Amino acid sequence: MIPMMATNGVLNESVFLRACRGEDTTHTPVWFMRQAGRSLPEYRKVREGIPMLEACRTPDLVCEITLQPVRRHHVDAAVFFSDIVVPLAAVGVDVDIVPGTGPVVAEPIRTMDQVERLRDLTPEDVPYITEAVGLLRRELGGTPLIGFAGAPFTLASYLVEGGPSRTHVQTKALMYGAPEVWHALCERLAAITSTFLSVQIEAGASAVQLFDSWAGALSLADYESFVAPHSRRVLASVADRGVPRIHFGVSTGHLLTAMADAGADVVGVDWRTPLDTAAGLVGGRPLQGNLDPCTLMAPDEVLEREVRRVLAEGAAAPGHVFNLGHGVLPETDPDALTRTVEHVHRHSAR
Ligand SMILES: Cc1c2[nH]c(c1CCC(=O)O)Cc1[nH]c(c(CCC(=O)O)c1C)Cc1[nH]c(c(CCC(=O)O)c1C)Cc1[nH]c(c(C)c1CCC(=O)O)C2
Repeated sequence: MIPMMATNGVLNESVFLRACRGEDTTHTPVWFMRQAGRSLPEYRKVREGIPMLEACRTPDLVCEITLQPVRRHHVDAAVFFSDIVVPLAAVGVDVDIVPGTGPVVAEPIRTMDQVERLRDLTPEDVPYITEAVGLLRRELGGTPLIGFAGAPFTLASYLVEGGPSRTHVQTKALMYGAPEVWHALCERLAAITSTFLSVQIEAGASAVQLFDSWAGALSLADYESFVAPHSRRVLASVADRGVPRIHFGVSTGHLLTAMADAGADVVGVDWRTPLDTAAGLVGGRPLQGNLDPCTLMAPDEVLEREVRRVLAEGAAAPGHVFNLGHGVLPETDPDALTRTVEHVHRHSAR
């Protein structure tokens, strides 16, 4: 009992959680979206011959892969190794993650009949998540674990399109052409997502990130009417759990105020919007971001200069969690990530 409480105290005072609450920190915390994954040779080695979704259902493997970037780069937070489609597969959607492509859904969902067959997620559907988070909580000590889920729009885009899409044309066609089907689908997805986040928090996640990666494809008006109510439901469902809620999307410069208003504690920003501009749009909330992932391919002096620029712009917010503007690209040299952590820690030391 006492060691557990001591650990919780240490965790609660971690630089990552302090920054998420907008409190002073000794340095700016840093982690990377997709820090666990293909940029690491030790990841490719343990994943060899194991399909992605099977890996996500194997707690020992999830634990090892989640820990790899923490050991190697000394990041200030771990992000749970899983995928946004894991809860969909858990409720029986025929979905696979195809290497080099992404999630592929066998039967795209476009009718009310299909929506009504999408059942709710219960914690009993994902015992491997509870087990993996529990293992990680013991291994991570004072390092916070970030749980996550896909937001209703981003999940719906895979379900409606049947796979990744550049234009989201089928998704928008459903939204405009059959709004009652669209809203019914998003309501079910919001319920699934809320349960998926709750399971991770219950098992010991210290923060959660809601990924609405593709929301930037929408106008502000469409985001407000077709998407925000559903994301708001998800974020509200975990509001009283005492963990910061990070809300992130790509190309969302025009949506940052709406995404903050949907119920975020911290707003994730991609590299297109400078953090000092973003700070003025999110109602005094802490920010996360936003180094262009391609900067990791640049010479070290350019990388260091860009890190300093992002830190300077991030100082405009009451709290700053350093991250990339989107996930680590698979071709990234892992040493560039380690150097980025060093640059962030050195240049933000107070
Ligand atoms: C849109 C989205 C997906 N998955 C996710 C999102 C939202 C974040 C974002 O915007 O990138 C979320 C995700 N997926 C994965 C994580 C793990 C945690 C992390 O390190 O950030 C997270 C947070 C592992 C993964 N998810 C996936 C991999 C690659 C699987 C492999 O190793 O083959 C990993 C490590 C597969 C995946 N899954 C998805 C895509 C587009 C892909 C890439 C397909 C490919 O290019 O091969 C859907």
